[in-house]
Amino acid sequence: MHKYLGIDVGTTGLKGLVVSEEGELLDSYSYELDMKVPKPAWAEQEPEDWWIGVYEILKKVSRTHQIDVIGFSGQMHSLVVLDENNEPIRPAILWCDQRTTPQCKEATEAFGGEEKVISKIGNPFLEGFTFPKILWLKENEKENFKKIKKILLPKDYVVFKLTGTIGIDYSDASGTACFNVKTNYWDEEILETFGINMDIMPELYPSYGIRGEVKESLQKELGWKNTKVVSGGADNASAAFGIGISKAGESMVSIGTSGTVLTLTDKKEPDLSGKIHYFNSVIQDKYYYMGVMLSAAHSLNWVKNRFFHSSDWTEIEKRINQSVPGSNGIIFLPYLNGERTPHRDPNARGVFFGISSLNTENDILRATMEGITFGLRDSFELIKEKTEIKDMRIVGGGAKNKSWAKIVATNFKMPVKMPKIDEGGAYGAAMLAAVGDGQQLEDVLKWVKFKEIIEPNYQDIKIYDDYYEAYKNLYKSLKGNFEELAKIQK
Ligand SMILES: Nc1ncnc2c1ncn2[C@@H]1O[C@H](COP(=O)(O)OP(=O)(O)O)[C@@H](O)[C@H]1O
Ligand SMILES: O=C(CO)[C@@H](O)[C@H](O)COP(=O)(O)O
Repeated sequence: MHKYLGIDVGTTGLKGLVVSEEGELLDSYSYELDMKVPKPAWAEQEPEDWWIGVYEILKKVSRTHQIDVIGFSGQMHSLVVLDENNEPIRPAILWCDQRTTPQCKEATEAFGGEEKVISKIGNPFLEGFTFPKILWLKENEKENFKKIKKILLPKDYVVFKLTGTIGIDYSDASGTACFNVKTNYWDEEILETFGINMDIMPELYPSYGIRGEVKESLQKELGWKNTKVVSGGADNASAAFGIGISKAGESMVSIGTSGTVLTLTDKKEPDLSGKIHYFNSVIQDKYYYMGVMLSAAHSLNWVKNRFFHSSDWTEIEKRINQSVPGSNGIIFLPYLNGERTPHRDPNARGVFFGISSLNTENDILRATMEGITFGLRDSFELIKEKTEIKDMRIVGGGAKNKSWAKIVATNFKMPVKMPKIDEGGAYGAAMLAAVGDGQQLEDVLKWVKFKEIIEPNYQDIKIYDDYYEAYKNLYKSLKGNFEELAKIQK
């Protein structure tokens, strides 16, 4: 029996899954990672730490399993810079790092405005994306910039350490903000306009294309034979593939630390308003629209840890059911660390609005979940304007709470399906490995099964519609106040 290893190179940790050639989950491994915050709003990690963690996982896996193909999924957008000896020049600058606001502004202006940028690269220049980080290095770390021979994304660095080959797959390339969505190649004009040498961009590969064998010395050490590696994909694209999303209209809502809503599409048509992202999927000629909330389950954790630290998740679910839809008048804005979709506002902050002396702590808790759901609904509504949403699959830690999944289904006014295996990008990465091993894409997609379908609560639709309108209006009213607060805090 062939076995596959799917590894997700996440921000808070690594996850490794050993999967049989029929898709059965055989074993699971994890490794925690630290994130450095050298200055407020900065976020960095040492590429070597990802490699140390992956190496640890490989050693543990090898005690029980011979692996035939390894696949990767990885945090998107984070920049790794290599020198002429293929050594990292400095720590990686991560997707959640916000230092590049001036570079994004300058680049958008120099390039003739946001619409032109979006029509080429599918997205605006956003703080989190890779290209503005290269520009930041050019302006702020001139010596480091001069040393750059290649740039990579996190999972690609690990693939390099494993195989010695340098490259990137299309799904991660499309998140760099210098990849042209029309030509499916690096955008020469953008690179040239900003004086970035095309040679530093890695070669492009399909996500399930074999990139090479694990280095001989390492295979020997692990006791493996003929272990191959595929390029892998961006974490969101891999996670979607891992729950069987392969046709236009199939969609995912993920309630993890951050929150995402994405829908697969055949359209070569980015969102020119720049509110939702447009990236290549791990499947050739398929793309996806995606909205990203920065603090989804993170907001709930904040409330739980500060005010309900003695409650476990079962009690949290009980408590929200002791309140009512609409949380007896409380609205929560889940913008603890600013927001990406739909506002693109780093100054936005969390708000509990409408508290009266009749409210209980359970109303606060329910309002938190409802506010996060409204944030996801913002992305859902924007995607619906671009394309048809045919089905919805729900994943992430928050989806373990069925009452919350019901609130999501009611707000989206459609059933949400719970996959049997909900392991994020790592399972999708193992599926990519299986395709790289020669299995048919359609057969691998059949691995995905669902354990439950949650229907909307039709009687609550009207009340959620009303509160959702109030939620949207609240941000509009407070936008100026958030700016004022940010100025005072500076
Ligand atoms: N039963 C639950 N009910 C609500 N939220 C939960 C529950 N279990 C976990 N969570 C939330 O999900 C989060 C983890 O989400 P997950 O998708 O596993 O990870 P991450 O996005 O951090 O990689 C936890 O931090 C917690 O806030
Ligand atoms: O920036 C994005 C997508 O645009 C994030 O979704 C990162 O890709 C998240 O990485 P993890 O939190 O899963 O490590």
